[in-house]
Amino acid sequence: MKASILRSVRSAVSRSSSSNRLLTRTFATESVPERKVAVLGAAGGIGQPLALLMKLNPLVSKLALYDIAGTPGVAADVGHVNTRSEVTGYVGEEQLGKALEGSDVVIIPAGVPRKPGMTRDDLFNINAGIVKSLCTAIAKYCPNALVNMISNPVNSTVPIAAEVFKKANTYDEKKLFGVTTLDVVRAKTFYAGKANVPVAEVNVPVIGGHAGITILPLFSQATPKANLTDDTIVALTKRTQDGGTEVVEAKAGKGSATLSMAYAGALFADACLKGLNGVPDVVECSFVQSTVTELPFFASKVKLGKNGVESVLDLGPLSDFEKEGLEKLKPELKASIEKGIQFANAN
Ligand SMILES: NC(=O)C1=CN([C@@H]2O[C@H](COP(=O)(O)OP(=O)(O)OC[C@H]3O[C@@H](n4cnc5c(N)ncnc54)[C@H](O)[C@@H]3O)[C@@H](O)[C@H]2O)C=CC1
Ligand SMILES: O=C([O-])CC(=O)C(=O)O
Repeated sequence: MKASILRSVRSAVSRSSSSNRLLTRTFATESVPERKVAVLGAAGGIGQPLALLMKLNPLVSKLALYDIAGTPGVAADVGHVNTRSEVTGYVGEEQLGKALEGSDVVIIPAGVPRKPGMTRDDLFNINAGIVKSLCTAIAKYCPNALVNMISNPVNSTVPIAAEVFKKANTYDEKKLFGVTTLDVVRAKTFYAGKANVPVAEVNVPVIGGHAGITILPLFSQATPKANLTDDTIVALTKRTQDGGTEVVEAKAGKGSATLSMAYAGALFADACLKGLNGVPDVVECSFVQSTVTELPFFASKVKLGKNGVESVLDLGPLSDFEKEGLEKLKPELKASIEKGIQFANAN
């Protein structure tokens, strides 16, 4: 979003307490499009802070908060924040259609989180069904929305969503995203610490998938450049791959990453909204339908545009260590993708 538009949005937001009509008029004349964002699982550990962060985003005009319980309270709370979007809570399956109708972006953090000792794949049995039913409703009520899938195991839930949309004849590969932004956020934080560079300037692509060794940070492409030893790169890679587990263990049975995930989810949704609004050169890593490897879905840098994915970027040059990591991750990622596809077609 251009700085001038952002400034006028901010000033419009600050005037909004006195008149909502003024706000609407200001946006109409400044041509910041109306955008509806729905969060499914909005009363959860990720859902609540994500709802707040989306309420702070001036690109959002309507915020729909859906969950099986608890959303009236979350919506009443977040709705008092004096920013642009109108917030509505929806609770229970009979209100899901209304929550989804007219959505431009649907963010899905619905489902159970890990406890210590579990892998993300251990969540499959519960979360696969949740994602399937939510995506069936998306196909019915907002088939053109961009879908940001957070629910784990992302390596399987994204293929499940694709199959559900294919069956409903609404599948558009440009509009389905597995949210892997937290891997990038972690890689940036850990790299900045070791390289001793300002974290705000750091960029690190993370490719592959979103579980264990399928998460492959490309520190050879990290900027600003730093002269790190091979041992440091190996340790940084492992810490990024195990970042989720580090949080699960520290929370000791009280769930997995929620706050950093809400931040990452809000960053990715903001990038999607910017792309929809025609902001040029919006690039984020995401797990999408892909031909950059032989696998049907793969996370890599993606350029976002008015229709979602504008292009999936090449991986760029890989170090020998990264090439090895890429070959190692493929069998696991392939199996997780196939598990999702099989589930969607068998149930
Ligand atoms: N992609 C990523 O990088 C990350 C993904 N996750 C995943 O996000 C998911 C959610 O995590 P948390 O928010 O910590 O869990 P949580 O248990 O705190 O919240 C989940 C919410 O989903 C709701 N829910 C359950 N079934 C639903 C349905 N059918 N429709 C709508 N809502 C439903 C629950 O009521 C609950 O409010 C987990 O699967 C977790 O593994 C977590 C962190 C990072
Ligand atoms: O580790 C988990 O279960 C949650 C997650 O995906 C992450 O934090 O990256």
